[in-house]
This record gives sequence, structure tokens and C-alpha cells, in this order.
Amino acid sequence: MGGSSSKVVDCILCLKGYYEWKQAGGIGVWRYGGTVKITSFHKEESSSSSICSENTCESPDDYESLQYEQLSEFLYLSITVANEESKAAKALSLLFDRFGLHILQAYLTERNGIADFPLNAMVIDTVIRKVVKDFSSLLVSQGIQLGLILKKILKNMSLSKEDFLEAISQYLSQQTASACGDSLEFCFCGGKREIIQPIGSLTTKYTGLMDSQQKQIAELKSFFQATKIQVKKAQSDWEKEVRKLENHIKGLEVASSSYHKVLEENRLLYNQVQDLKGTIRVYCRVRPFLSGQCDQKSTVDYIGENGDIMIVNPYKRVREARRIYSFNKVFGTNVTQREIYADTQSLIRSVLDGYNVCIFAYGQTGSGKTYTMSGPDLTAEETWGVNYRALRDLFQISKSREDIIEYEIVVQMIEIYNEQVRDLNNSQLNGLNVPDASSVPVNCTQDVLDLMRIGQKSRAVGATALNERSSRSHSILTVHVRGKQLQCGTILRGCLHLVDLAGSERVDKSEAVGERLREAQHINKSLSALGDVISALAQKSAHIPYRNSKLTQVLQDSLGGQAKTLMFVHINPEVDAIGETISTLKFSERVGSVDLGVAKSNKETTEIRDLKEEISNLKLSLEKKEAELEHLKNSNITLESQKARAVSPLRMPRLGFGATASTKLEVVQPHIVDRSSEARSCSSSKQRSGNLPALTDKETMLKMPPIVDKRLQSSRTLRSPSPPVRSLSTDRGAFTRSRLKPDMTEEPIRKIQFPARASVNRSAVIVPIIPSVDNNSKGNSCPPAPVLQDKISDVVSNIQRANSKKVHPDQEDEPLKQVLSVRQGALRKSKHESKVKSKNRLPFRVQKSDVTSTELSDMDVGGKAEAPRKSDFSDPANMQGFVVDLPIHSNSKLKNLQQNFSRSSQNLEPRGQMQTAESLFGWEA
Ligand SMILES: Nc1ncnc2c1ncn2[C@@H]1O[C@H](COP(=O)(O)OP(=O)(O)OP(=O)(O)O)[C@@H](O)[C@H]1O
Repeated sequence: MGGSSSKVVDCILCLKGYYEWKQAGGIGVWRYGGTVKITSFHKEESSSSSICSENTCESPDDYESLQYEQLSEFLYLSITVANEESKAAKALSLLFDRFGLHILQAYLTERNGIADFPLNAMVIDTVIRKVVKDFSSLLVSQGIQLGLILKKILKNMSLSKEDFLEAISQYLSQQTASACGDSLEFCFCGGKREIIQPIGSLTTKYTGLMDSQQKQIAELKSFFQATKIQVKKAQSDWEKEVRKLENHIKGLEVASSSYHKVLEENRLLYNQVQDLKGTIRVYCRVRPFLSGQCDQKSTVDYIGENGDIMIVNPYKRVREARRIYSFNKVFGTNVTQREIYADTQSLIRSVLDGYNVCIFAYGQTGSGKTYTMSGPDLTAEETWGVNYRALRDLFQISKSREDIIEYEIVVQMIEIYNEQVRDLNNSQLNGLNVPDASSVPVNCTQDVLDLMRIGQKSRAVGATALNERSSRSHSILTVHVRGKQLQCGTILRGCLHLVDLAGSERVDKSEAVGERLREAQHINKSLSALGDVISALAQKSAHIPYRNSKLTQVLQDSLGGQAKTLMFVHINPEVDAIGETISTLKFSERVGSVDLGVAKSNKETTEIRDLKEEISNLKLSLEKKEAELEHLKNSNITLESQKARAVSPLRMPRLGFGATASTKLEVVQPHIVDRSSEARSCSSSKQRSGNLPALTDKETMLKMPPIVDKRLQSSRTLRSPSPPVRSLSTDRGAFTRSRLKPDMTEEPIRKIQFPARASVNRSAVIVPIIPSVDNNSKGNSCPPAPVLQDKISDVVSNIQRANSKKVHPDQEDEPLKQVLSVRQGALRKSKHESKVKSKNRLPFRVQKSDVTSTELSDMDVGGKAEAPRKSDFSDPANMQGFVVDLPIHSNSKLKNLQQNFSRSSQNLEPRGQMQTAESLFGWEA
């Protein structure tokens, strides 16, 4: 270390000497007494001057390395010294600052003769690396030194390490704060260093800043508090509002539930009003576009909730293009099968309550009738149509009532194809013109489904340009329900017709030819007949043309009777179909305006049944008594007066059917009774009741031989309440029931004695058979006529009392109504008729009791009426064994006949002139 110190001192002295020499303006080589010689930095001397060691330098390179070593050593020693003593270190650093580079530069200038030392990257890098290295080691050693010093200080001051650290941290935080102030100042002055204020002013500024910030913070705090209060207030307000809303919602809920109740009530009331008015309910359904037609324009512009539908006709001018049609309900394209059926449910319940219901689908071909009635897929329950749903409900409701009512349900499926009725449930019968369709008893929905499957398969369908599976027939599914109330024995008879009409079509559009064309013509004809019926009903015409087609005959009970009727009208939204759409809607609106009259329940209590029985017994007694009285009267009439009268077909030989027309005739009370009207209690058509005079109970005193009455009774029990299928085959509607009474002022009519074997065909008109009057009748124990009449009146009033639920005034008369059954259709061109014509044609239609049902159905039911001819009665033998059926026509003379008969029937003891057949039928003229 001693050697080193002397070297350091040497070095310093050398450098000092060189400095002073230089200050004194020394030129050339400065020599120091030691080993170092330094050349002057002047240019002119640089070539000759050099630093060399006198004893060590052999070559310039050696000299250079020696110089460098010496310098390095010098620097190193200086630093080392500085390490040891701070004074020395200070001196060294000063030396380095002041002279380091200069020395280096001087050396290099001397070496290369360059005045300005090129401080290139390499040189600087070398120097800096060296310096960094040296300073690092210096810092390390200083750190060690500092540690030692601190230890000493801590020892001397007896300070704990923690206190010391705290003091240090305080100091550091102070320093940091001032540094922050600096940086803040720097920030405020936009980074311009020159604006930075001295620390004192910085502190004031900082304090001001702090103050303002604190102010801001305070403001913010107060604002926050205010906001907090506001929020709290808003919150409580909200809570209040929420509570209010809750109450309001609760109120709304109550209101909405009561609104729904009211709606439901309204619906019920509406239905009741409909029932009371007896209008046909019309629901309209719009078919959606089929796949591949989605981008087409629809003719349906708007569907209202109140049953309005607006149709736009693109072929008309804007002003006239739109028209609204109103129905009970309109279903849009996205309505499900379930929704379609929902409103129909109440009608199904009615069937089980003894009402007649008819639901039918109408619309042009391809508009979705079959879709609505049957549904597209039988296997998927959600797509089931009205038919299946109705029957399912029918069974469900009947099951739910099984403790109180025992139901029997039978189903018939027929179709009207080309004006022929076909039984769809019995294909063995060639499917043609089956007069009495098979009635199949069913116990559950599955039975019906099976039956329907058979029916669907048998149904006539064909492909047309408008519908690839077009129904070519009207299909009618009829469900007969008979319920017996277990407790009281009351019988309920209901009947449900589910009709899927064939669609109307324009043959040019459907491109029908051949068989298809013939079908289309039949379909269109029957639909136009339906249109005529509807229009006659809407206008309340006296004559309703039911007989113009089989379809209208089938629907007669539903359209004209007191049934509940619902029509689903279908429309196709395509622009192409606008013509058909409009005509369909117009027709349907008219249907909706038809009043059918109050629907009647077919209810028959045991009391009523007993009373009816009593009535019929009394009637029989009365008839006997009447015959007796007449016989007595007849005995007073002279033969001359009888001869003076023209031979009348009504004056039939008394002695049997072998006699000629000139044979003695009996006075007859021509009460021709149709008891079958009683049996068909379920539907009394408007037309019938409308055309005939209303009968009072007293007017309905009947003369009926026991055999007839018995048969009638049996037929009554056999018949279903309103089988339209049968009505078709049996020509039910063909007869107008009436009761003819002879004029009181005229002489009693002579009675024709009809054979006692006259039998009753349930479809034929009842024979006016009058029991023969002989002496034996005198011994009859029957009470006198006035007594019987009184008794009957009593019974009638009993019935009225018993029937406390008066539905319709007609109903009271119903059991007593004995009307003369007359033929409206008259004598026809049928085979059967030509046979009759070929013989001596009878003025009254004669039907054999054993006429086959096929023959009956063959009888034409339309056409014009003909008045009977006198000659028809020329051979009374023709009447033997037949049931007589009077053809009454629109002919006014026949009206007279009715009136006359009606008058005479009021008087049990005929007075005045005897009414002859000539006068009755107008043959006298
Ligand atoms: N509401 C509906 N939703 C979806 N498709 C329907 C709807 N209504 C009808 N269709 C479809 O339209 C086509 C014709 O329907 P549908 O056979 O029921 O008509 P239609 O009126 O009975 O015809 P037609 O009188 O010729 O027998 C069928 O392919 C049917 O699936």
C-alpha cells in the first residue's frame, strides 16, 4: 500500500506539474522527474514531440502501451486512494472531471497529430465501460463504507434499527413529496422546464392546489350527500310507486278476471240470444296459403275481433275494392283446430240435453272444409277436426253423467253422391241409394274413429285442378243420442248432424270432364238448391223448396226445424278465387240472417207419456162413440137424398170392397190423422206448421182404430227423433200434416168404410180408417161424447201443467196434433206411379203397407201437384189393403178441403148439408 501511495502522490505531482507548465505556456515535451513525460498538445510540435520513457521505450508501440498502462495505473490508484479517503476520492473525481478526457485527448493528439480528439463510439464506449466499472466498484466499496459508518453512528447514538428506519423513511417521504411537487409543477407548466418555479414557490402553489382540491373534495362530498339524500328519497318514492302499482295491478287482475267472467257471461248470453232467436250461427275460416303459394297476395285485408272480415278485390277500383262481411266469428289463417272447435262445444252438450244440432262446412272446392270437419291426419289428435272432437266430447260428457242418465248412441254415415244417397258404413249394399243407412251403436270414441275410417275410405273423392283430393259428395255423419234419466224415466232424444259439403266449383277452372263434370254439375245443382232454401227462409217465404235436392231434404230438419245450426264457411285467400270468395261470403251472410225459431229439447217425461197414453185411449173411446152417433144419424137419412148426390170417391161402399161405386155410402167424418208427426216430435218444420192452421187441443179429437193406434205407438217407440237419413228415404217431408174438418153448416160427409187391415208404414201417411158402424156398437159402454171431450180437455190441461217447462207453444199441441197427412208432391213419373196410373188412378195417393223401402225411395218427391180425378175412385177395390195418403197441393180447392174438414171435425154431431167429395175436391163444377 505504501508503494502505491507514493505512486499516487507521484502521479498527482506529475499532473500538477504538467498543469502548471501548461498554464505557463509550456511548449514541447514536458519532462517530469519520474518516469512520465507528456508531450504538449500543440500541433506544430506534435510531429517531433513524444512521451517516452527513457529507459523502457524501445519502439513507439512500446511507448504507447507504457503510456496507457501508466495512465490506467494512475487512474486506478487515484480511485483506490479515493476509496480510502474521501478527500483523496474528491480529488480523484475532480482530476477525472477536469483532466481525464483532456489527458486522453492530449495523448491521442500527440499520437496522431490531431488537434480535436475524435470521440468516436468505440472510444466513448471503452471509456464509459471503464468508468462504469470503476464507479460500480466504487459504489460497492462506498456502500460497505457507509454500512460501517452507519453501524458506528448507530452504536454511538444508541439508536434502534427501527427508529433509524423510520427516520430514514420520513426523510424519504419528504424527498418524495418535494419530488412530487416538482413533477406537479412540471405538469402544470406543460412540461416546460424553464417555467419550473423554485421549490419555495412550488410549495405555496402546491398548498393552494391542495386547498382548492380539498375545497373541491368538500364540495363533492356535500354534493354526494345531497345526491345520497335525493337517491334515498327517490328510492322511497319508488317503493311507494311500486306499492301503488302493485295495488293497481291487483285491481287490474281482479278487473280482468271479472272482465273474463263478463266475457264468458256475454258469450253465454249471446249464445242464449242466438238460441232464442234461432238464428244459424256462421263462423268464417280463412285457409292459409298452401306450400309454394307463400309469396302470393291475399284477398283478406283485415280480420276484426267482432266477426268482421274485410275483403279486397284487386280487380276493382280502389274505392270499391274493399268490403266488410260480418259473421258470428272469423278465424284467421293461423288458428288451430282446437280453437276452431272451442265454440262448438256448447252445442255438443245440447245434443245430450235432447236438442237437434247441425254443424256443416260450406265453401268452394279446396277451401278447407274437409280439413275443418275431419282434419288432415286422424292419427295426430291435435289435428283432429270438428267431427272427432265432437264425438269425443259427446262420449266424455255422457260418461260424466252416467250416474243420472243412461245414454245410447248410434252413428250413421251417408253421402249424397250424384243425387243418390249412399251408406258409407255398409259397402256391401253397392253403396247406392240405401234408404235406411245403417245405424251403428257406438260406445267410445275409438268405435267412432273406426267407423269414420271406413266411411272416409268409402267416400267418393277425385282429383281436380283445384284440389288433388276433392270430395265429390256431401258427407253426413249423424249421431243419434237417446238418454234415459234414471230417476224419473224422462227420455231425451238428441241428434247431431255433421255435414261436410262438397265444394262448389267452376268447371272451367277445375277442368272437370266426363264423370268429374257430371259430379260437379250435381254438386253445383244441390248447392244452388241449398241457396234457394236459404233465400226462401231468409225471406220467410210460405214455400221453402226443400225437395229440390236430396241435400236440402237431408238438411230440412236442421235448416227449417227448431234445431241449433252452425255453419263453418271457408274461404280461399288466393286472388284467383276472389269471385268465389265474394259469392261464398254473400251467401253466408244470408245464412246468418235466417231465423230458425227457438230450438226445442226433445224431452218426454213419464208423466207426459202416461197422459199421452190416456189421451189415446180416450180418443179411441170417443171415436167409438162418435161412430155410434153417426150411425144413428145415418139411419134417418133417406135413400133418395143419397141418390141425388153425385157419387163421390169418399162415399165408399159400406159392405166391403167388392161393391161398386153406386153402392150405398156411409156418412164419413174424414179425420185423416197423421200420428207419425207425434212420433217425430224432435223436429217440426216451420214449413209444416206455417202452412197449416194452428190447432187447439180440442180440435185434435181423433178417430183412430185401435190397431192403427197401437202400430203408431210401436212406430213411435221405434223411430229416432229426427233421422234426416230416413227422412230422405221415407219421404218424410213430403207430407203436410193437417186435419180436415167438414163444414158445420153442411151435411155430414158420408163415411167410407176402409178395411180394418189397413196398416201403418212408418213412412207412409196414416189412413183415415173409420170403424164400421153396426148395431153392436149400440151396446158400447163408452161414455157419451161430451163427457169424453171434457175428459180429454182435463188430460190436456194436466199435460200442460206437467210440462212446466214450456219451450214453445207448439210443443203443447204436439202430442195432440192430429193432422191430415197430405202429399205435396202428388203423383209422379216413377215406376211405381205409372203402375198406379195404369190402373184406375186413385185421387188419394195409395201406398201398400208392404211397399219396400227401395220403392218408397224411388218415389219422386218433387214436381207439381195434381188434383185427384173422379175416376180414380171408380174401383174401390184398388183401395183394399192400402194406406191412403191425400195429395194436397197449392191448389186453392184443396185449401177449401182442409177448411171444410177442419170445420166439420170441430163438431162431433154434423149438421146441415152433407159435404160431398165433389164439393170437397171441386169436382162439382
Ligand atoms: N287451415 C288449414 N291449414 C292448413 N292446410 C289447410 C287448411 N285448410 C285446408 N288446407 C289444405 O288445403 C287443401 C284443400 O283442403 P280440403 O281438401 O279440406 O278442401 P275442401 O274444401 O274439402 O275441398 P273439396 O271441396 O274439393 O273437397 C288440403 O291440402 C288441406 O290440407
